Amino acid sequence: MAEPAPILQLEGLRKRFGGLAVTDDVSLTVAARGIHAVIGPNGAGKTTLIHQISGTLAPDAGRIRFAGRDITTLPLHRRARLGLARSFQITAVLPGFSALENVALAVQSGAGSSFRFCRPAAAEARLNTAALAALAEVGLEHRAAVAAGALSHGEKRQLELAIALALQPRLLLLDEPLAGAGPEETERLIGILRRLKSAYAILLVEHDMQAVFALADRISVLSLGRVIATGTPEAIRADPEVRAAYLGEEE
Ligand SMILES: Nc1ncnc2c1ncn2[C@@H]1O[C@H](COP(=O)(O)OP(=O)(O)OP(=O)(O)O)[C@@H](O)[C@H]1O
Repeated sequence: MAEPAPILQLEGLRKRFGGLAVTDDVSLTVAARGIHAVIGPNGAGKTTLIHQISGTLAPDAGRIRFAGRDITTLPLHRRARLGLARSFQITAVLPGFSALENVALAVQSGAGSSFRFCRPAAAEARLNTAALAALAEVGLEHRAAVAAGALSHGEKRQLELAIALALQPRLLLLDEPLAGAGPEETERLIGILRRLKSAYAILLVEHDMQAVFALADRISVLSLGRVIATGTPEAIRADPEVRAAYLGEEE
């Protein structure tokens, strides 16, 4: 069977801040399913790269193709509408609203005007059904009625994922989804990401190397703004340049 077309292709992306090349000729191909992790030492340029993909930062040079079209100059909201979702953007969940209401608001914003012709009660039922489905995808449906502010840290991260999923993304950009999670929460979040990766394409920036190597189908290593290696976890673990630039630090 032929491989499905990649969902994201970066070609020669460059971004300088003053004299510093923070993204230096980055080319990457992200498959339509599974987790592609981007790792690298602090300051390697990972977050700057995510900002360029999501549309918060304009690259100085290079192209970004998403779902078969060139989105290099497209503003953030148009990229989101095409199915590019990032979860770290939505850390500001509304604490006084229930988990369900938070996700329903995201469903509504993503649906644009598609609810306009429904009667209010029917529209609300449809919103809630879609929101509950997104909560179920991250194992949080039993907490639907709980105020977002009363959720644990790990549950809030699950809620952020549900909000991103409510937009029916074709690619999820996750910037450190495990940050601040305790060991049990980390295990739970890893289980959720493992389930999600069979249905979605996920670009993951994460410092927890155990999680990255347990989850990723492919890993790209950034060092000083350049991709020094891309491959399977096994290939990356064995790569001498990667070990020297990064993994060696931990040994
Ligand atoms: N707006 C900016 N202006 C100037 N320099 C910046 C700006 N944003 C980032 N940098 C610099 O670019 C480099 C890369 O930063 P970036 O946050 O992308 O790295 P990172 O790999 O995500 O790091 P970390 O793992 O610590 O989050 C750093 O040296 C940083 O100081």
